[in-house]
Amino acid sequence: MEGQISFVKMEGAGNDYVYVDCFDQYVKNPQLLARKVSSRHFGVGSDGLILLKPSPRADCFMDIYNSDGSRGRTCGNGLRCAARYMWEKSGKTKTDLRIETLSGICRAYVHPLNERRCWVQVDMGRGFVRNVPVPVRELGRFLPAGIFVSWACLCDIGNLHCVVMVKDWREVKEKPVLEELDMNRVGHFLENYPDFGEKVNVEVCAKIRAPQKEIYVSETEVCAPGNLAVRARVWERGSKETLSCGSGACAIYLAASRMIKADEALPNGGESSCQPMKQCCVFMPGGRLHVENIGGHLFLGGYATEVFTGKV
Ligand SMILES: N[C@@H](CCC[C@H](N)C(=O)O)C(=O)O
Repeated sequence: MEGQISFVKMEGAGNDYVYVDCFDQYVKNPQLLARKVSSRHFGVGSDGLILLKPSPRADCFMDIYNSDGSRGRTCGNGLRCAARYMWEKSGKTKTDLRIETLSGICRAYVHPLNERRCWVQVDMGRGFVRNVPVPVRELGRFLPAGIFVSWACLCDIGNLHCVVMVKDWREVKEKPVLEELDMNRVGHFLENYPDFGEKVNVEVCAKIRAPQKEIYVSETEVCAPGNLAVRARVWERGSKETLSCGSGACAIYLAASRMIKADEALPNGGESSCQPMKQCCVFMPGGRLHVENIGGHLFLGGYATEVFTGKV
C-alpha cells in the first residue's frame, strides 16, 4: 500500500508505537497505516503510529495516530521515545530536545544509562482539571461488588483524561482491586460519555500504601516518603486498553493533588507536613512512570526503549 517504509518500534513502560522518520520518507495515508501496523495479529503490533516530521520551531513535530487511525493531540510516552530517537539521530549528542505536538512544544531530556537503557523526562506543561462532573453513580454499575469510587475527575494534559480513584470497602490487604475490573466496559462507557464533549482516555487507579522510605523508580529517580504511589489501569481513546499511558500518569498526579489532602498521602496519616505532594509514582501493567511537579509543570519520567526496526 505505502511502498517500503522504514520504521522503528519503541516502547515506554509497555506503551508501544511504530515510529516513522518522515524527514526523508512520506506517508500518504497515516490513518490507514496506523490501523495496519497496529494490528497485533496481522501487522507489526502496536498501540499506534507516530510520524516524526521536520518542524520550523522545534527539533521535530510528533504526529500521533491511535490504533483505530484517529489522531491524538499529544502522547507522553510517545514524546519520551521520540526524544530518545532524536538523541540517537543526533549521534547521541543532543540530550535536551524540543518536540512539537498538536498541543504545543514540549522540552524533553534524555539520560542515557547504558548501551540499551535511557531514562527520558518530558515537560508536559501545567495541565488543568476541567470542571465537568463524572457520572460516578452510573459508573458504579460496571464495578465489581465491594469496590467503590473514592473520587473521579476530568483532566486536560494536552489531551483529555478521566481519572477514577477506586477503593475496596472491605479493605482486604493486597486484594487485586484493579485486576477484577472489566476495563472493556468501564473504558467504553467513559471514553464515549457524551457530556465530556469529546472522546477521552481513562485511568482507573488505586492508592498503594504511601512509601515509608524512598522507592527507587529508576537509577536516577526516587519517590520519596510523603508522596503518592498508585497502581493504575489505562483505557486509551482510540487504542483500547494499553499497558501504560504517560499523559495518563500526569493526569493521575494532577487529579490526586487536587482531590487528596496532602496529609492523606503521607505515611502514618501524615504527621510531618502539609506540603502538597511533589511527586507521584504510577505503577501501570507495563512498568513504572514518575511524575514530578517542578515549578507547576508536570515532568514525566520513565524508560524509553527501542524494540526492533523493520520495513512495511
Ligand atoms: N499513550 C499516550 C496517549 C496517546 C494518545 C491518546 N490515546 C489520545 O488520543 O489522546 C500517552 O502516553 O500519553
